[in-house]
This record gives sequence, C-alpha cells and structure tokens, in this order.
Amino acid sequence: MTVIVPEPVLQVNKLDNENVNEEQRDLELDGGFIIPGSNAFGHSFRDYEKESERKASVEEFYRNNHIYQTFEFAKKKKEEYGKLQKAEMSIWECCELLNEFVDESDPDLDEPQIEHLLQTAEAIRKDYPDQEWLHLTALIHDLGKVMLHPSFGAEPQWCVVGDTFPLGCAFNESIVHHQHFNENPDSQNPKFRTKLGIYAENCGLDKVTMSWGHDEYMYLVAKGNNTTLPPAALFVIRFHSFYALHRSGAYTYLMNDEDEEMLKWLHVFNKYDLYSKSKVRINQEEVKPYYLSLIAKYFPAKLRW
Ligand SMILES: O[C@H]1[C@H](O)[C@@H](O)[C@H](O)[C@@H](O)[C@H]1O
Ligand SMILES: [Fe+2]
Ligand SMILES: [Fe+2]
Repeated sequence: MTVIVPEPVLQVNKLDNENVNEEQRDLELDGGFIIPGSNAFGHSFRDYEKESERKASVEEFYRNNHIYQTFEFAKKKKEEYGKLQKAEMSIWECCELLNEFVDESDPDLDEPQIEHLLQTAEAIRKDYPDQEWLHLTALIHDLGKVMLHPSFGAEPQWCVVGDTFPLGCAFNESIVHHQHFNENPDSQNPKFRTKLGIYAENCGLDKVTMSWGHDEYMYLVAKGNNTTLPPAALFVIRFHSFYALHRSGAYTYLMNDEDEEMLKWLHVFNKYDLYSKSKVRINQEEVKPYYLSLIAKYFPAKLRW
C-alpha cells in the first residue's frame, strides 16, 4: 500500500505575518521551546571543554574520528553499506538492538540509545502533536548506530557516532576538537585544502560527501526501503549531526535553495534531539503501540539494512 504524504509546511499560526520581527517569528516557530539550563550532569549542553566524567573519553573519541575519517574512507563505507545487505529486520527490532549501546561521543548522555530515541520522540510529540511524521523521524533518527552491533561487524565508535562534517574541502574551525584534523591525511591534500575543495558553490548538500556515520546510513536505509516519509524527514535524518552547519552556520555556501528550506525543520528537530537528553526514562511498553502504528504507515514490515 502506498501512502501519499504531503510535504509538511512550517506554519506561523498565531502571529500575524506582516507585523512581527524576525526574533518573534523564530520564537513562534520554536513552539515557545524553553532551553533547559543544564544537562543530566549539571553542566551546559555540548560543552566539550568542561571538566566532567566524560570529557577525556569524548576527546579521545574525536581524536580518532578526525584522524580516520577521510574522503576515501567515507566513500568506501557508503558504497559498502549502501548495498543494504547487512541484515533484515523491522524498525522496532532495530530500536531494541540499540538497548546495549552508549554513545562515546556524547558529553550530555550516558543512557542506552533506545532511551534517547524515545525521549526525543516523546518531547517533539508533546510540542508538535499533529506532525506525526516528525515523531517517527525522531524515533528513527539515530538507528544507524546499529553499525556498532556485532552483526554489522561491530564498527568502532569513531565510524558511527559524533558530529559529521564535509570531506573533500577544508575542515571548518567551528567543528568540535578541530585541532585533531592536523593528523588527518586529507589536511595535506592540496585538492581538499581550500574552502570549496572539490565542490562548486551552492552545489547542494546532496552532492557533498560527509564523514561516514549513523546519519548517512539511516538516510540510505530509509530511502532504499521506499519510506513514505516526506523529504524534510530524510534531510533531518541525514544532516542532524552536521552541527557546524545547523549550529555554527559554517559551510552554507554548499547549500542550494532546497537545502535552505529543509534547514528550518532541522533547527526545530535539533532542539528536541539535544535538549531532551535526561535521566528521566520513558515507559517503553506504554508508548510502543503508538510508534508501531506510525512505523506501519511509513515503512514496510521488514527492511533491508
Ligand atoms: O554525540 C552526539 C551523538 O553521536 C549524536 O547522535 C549525533 O547526532 C551528534 O552529532 C553527536 O554530537
Ligand atoms: Fe545522532
Ligand atoms: Fe540523537
């Protein structure tokens, strides 16, 4: 059965379009979202310099990530995983596999990943009750982390999680622990060292090879299994770890007009992805029937991974 889903439109409902300034409009798009002051460890979110129990291991993670993620490496991985020949399972089965993994790149959360999926989805569902596609997007956005599982070859964390960045052009200084790119062989490659590198201005993010990780993998899985989720959902899944772009505004010269439109949704999504991280657990059995109904609407029963 094919379900036709209209492209979602960001609505500025309560404010009258003519007489509001940018800031008010942004606030309205946020649904009045209030950013929590601190994470579960009592620190501000995404503070990679703050002394904490996770600081040293997170930096070690990024050192490896920045050394080994090269243009050639990312292209090979995309080819390998893009075949979708690793496994066959449902979306929910994959959620359950993530029960055993903690993300080593994350200074804000040390809970199993299934908790993070449900926390993100439930938080966004509360503020956007009518956008069911966004609830499902939140539930599945990190499923690509299943590459850590032994049945996927137990990939090392540096090849699965963490912020992502474009390869084939210069590494921007806003990237977390930027200093470790000195040891990345691509830093010495004259073709890749310039602002644009191998890309044309405004070529569109679809043309850009990003560092390999769970974002691109889940994008390939969703697309390859003919999901009926709208393009905005695929964009959010594919670029949610690209913090240099959506948080720092770097690399905008690689975007085209369509990317600009989609980025609005990524800004909405990111608040829930980041600030819903907490020690408060969601009752899985209680919410499962709702998410199973969404999965059935937008995905086949079994997917190729
Ligand atoms: O540590 C986190 C985590 O790995 C997330 O899944 C990813 O999306 C973020 O970009 C990253 O900072
Ligand atoms: Fe993620
Ligand atoms: Fe996430």
